[in-house]
Amino acid sequence: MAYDYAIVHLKYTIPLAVLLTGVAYPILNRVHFYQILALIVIAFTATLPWDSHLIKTGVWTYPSEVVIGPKWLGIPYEELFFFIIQTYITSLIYILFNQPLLHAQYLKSQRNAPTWINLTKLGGGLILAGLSALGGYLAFGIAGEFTYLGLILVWACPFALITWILAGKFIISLPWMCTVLPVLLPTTYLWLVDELALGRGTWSIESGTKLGRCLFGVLEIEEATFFLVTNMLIVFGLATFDQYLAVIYSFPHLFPEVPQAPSPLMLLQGRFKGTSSYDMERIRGIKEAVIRLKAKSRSFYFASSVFTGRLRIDLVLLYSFCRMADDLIDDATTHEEMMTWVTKLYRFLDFYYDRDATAGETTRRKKVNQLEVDKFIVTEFPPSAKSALKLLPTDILPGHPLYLLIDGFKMDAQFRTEKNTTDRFPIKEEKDLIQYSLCVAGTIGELCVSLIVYHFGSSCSPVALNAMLDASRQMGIALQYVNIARDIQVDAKIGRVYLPMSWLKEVDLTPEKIIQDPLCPETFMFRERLLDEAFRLWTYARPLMNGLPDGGRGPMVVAVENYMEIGRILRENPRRVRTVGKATVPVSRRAWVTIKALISA
Ligand SMILES: CC(C)=CCC/C(C)=C/CC/C(C)=C/CC/C(C)=C/[C@@H]1[C@@H](COP(=O)(O)OP(=O)(O)O)[C@]1(C)CC/C=C(\C)CC/C=C(\C)CCC=C(C)C
Repeated sequence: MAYDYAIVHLKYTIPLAVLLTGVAYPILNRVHFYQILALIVIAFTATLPWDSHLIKTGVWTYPSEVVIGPKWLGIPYEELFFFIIQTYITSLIYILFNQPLLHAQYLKSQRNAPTWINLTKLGGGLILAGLSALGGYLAFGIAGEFTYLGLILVWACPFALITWILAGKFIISLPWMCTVLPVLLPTTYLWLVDELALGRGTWSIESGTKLGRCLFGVLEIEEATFFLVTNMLIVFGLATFDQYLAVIYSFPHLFPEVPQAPSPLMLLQGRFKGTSSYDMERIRGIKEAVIRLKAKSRSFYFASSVFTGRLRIDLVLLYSFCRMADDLIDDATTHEEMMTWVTKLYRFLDFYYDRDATAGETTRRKKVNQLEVDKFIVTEFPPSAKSALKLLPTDILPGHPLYLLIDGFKMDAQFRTEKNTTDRFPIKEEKDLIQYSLCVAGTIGELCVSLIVYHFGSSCSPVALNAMLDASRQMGIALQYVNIARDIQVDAKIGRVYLPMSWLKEVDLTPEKIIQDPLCPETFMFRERLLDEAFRLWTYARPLMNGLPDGGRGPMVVAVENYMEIGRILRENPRRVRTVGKATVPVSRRAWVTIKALISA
């Protein structure tokens, strides 16, 4: 009895697993847990008989002076533990690299896959089939020194082929960072560990069954191949899960209700939905929404990566709609053009909601003629707006905040009215600033909470919900104040002054003077004032976020905290002015804010 193999675990595998657990902990959720568990069970069950056969036939031995002693089917406990810890380590690396991706974008139907993907899948399939056959021939035909290499190939390649058939196109479509690196990183690490372990004789391959060649040092070709193919199997397995999860999350017409953690039965259903039933227009729209989010907001793009499931998709689609609508107004050159978009946006909402403007109530229409809506979108909006309008989840979102949002954009349009008219600056008093911020941002808070509660909060009481909705509006206002504080100079350049005229009057200023000299000392004083108010609102609303349902709470805190961090940075650098193209919050600081937010929530 000895501890050499156990020491390999204590020195190399367990510390890495602990480190990765610490790093991944803030983003791990129930679905990840089931995914890893399922992979471990599959990997363990698949490796057990194979490894036992290797030991029984004398291909592989563990000198008794390096293991503690207890065995199962001839396999030392240390080796059994290795199956588990390798799967765990590689799974965590895969999850860390894949969390920033919205997998829905990479779904392919039989018809829409580009030729190169079809060809790569076919080529990969043929290679794996060929390697399986070659493995059989080497192990049982030629045998001798080819035995071990053959046994590795004939065992691993058929499993790899199955996952390739199931998810090959999806795997090929994913960025290489998310597939190749999670294979290569743990493989290289295990090669180095093996080099050290073999050098010390922890396990050995019998001389008559191996090629006797080393990749480097004393690392046998067979061992190197073993780690490479097993890590490939783990990554392919996880990607197959992710593909079916993406099907479940992406298509409400196939899966109207999705629990926080889809059951194995649902995953199977995801497998058996033919790709011809995929709504590829929706996938293209989701892709466009992600591109828009990535291009326009670093804070929300970063935050979106910690959301999961269908909530993540709905939030990205909501962002896309808001951004597209805001851009239509901002990019218009005249007041008339701005008002045309405002009117069209109201008309778009009227297809889905019935607004009683006098009573301030909005109800969802029972019947929507989707053909009519589609025709309206195509004829009245530019092609770039189409998917954002079509995919807005109006069946879940309340109508009132959406109309209020457009009311806010209407206030923005006022900045473009004729010069010298009294209406040109709509923010006259502080109450106008509050109303404007409520419209363009308080509404976003309300819409976000509505989505979270719809997806994860069936048990939320009406009283708790009302308190959260009120807090969400206040939090939205806080974020808008940070936005205005950051952009005083940028906004002035386009003729917009959101600082209340009553504030300006206190120091003998006018909006025109701010536009002429946006860097005057007073603007920095007003910035402080806006930020003080933003943090006062934040102090009230932030504790109420703790009442948000699991699954939505942590990620939403990340979104809010990442935005408020802009305010903290401005407070630390009172004279800092936004430079176009430069992030206000550095990536490392965002990462730290994210970790703190996830742990605190
Ligand atoms: C994670 C994710 C994808 C979230 C999406 C959130 C979302 C739908 C944002 C919409 C943003 C948008 C384009 C709105 C149009 C009006 C506007 C410009 C509002 C300003 C946002 C800043 O956007 P911008 O793209 O300009 O940002 P950059 O600085 O350029 O990066 C606003 C400042 C409003 C943002 C307000 C919110 C996200 C609401 C916050 C409140 C909550 C999340 C609710 C918290 C819950 C409780 C219970 C308190």
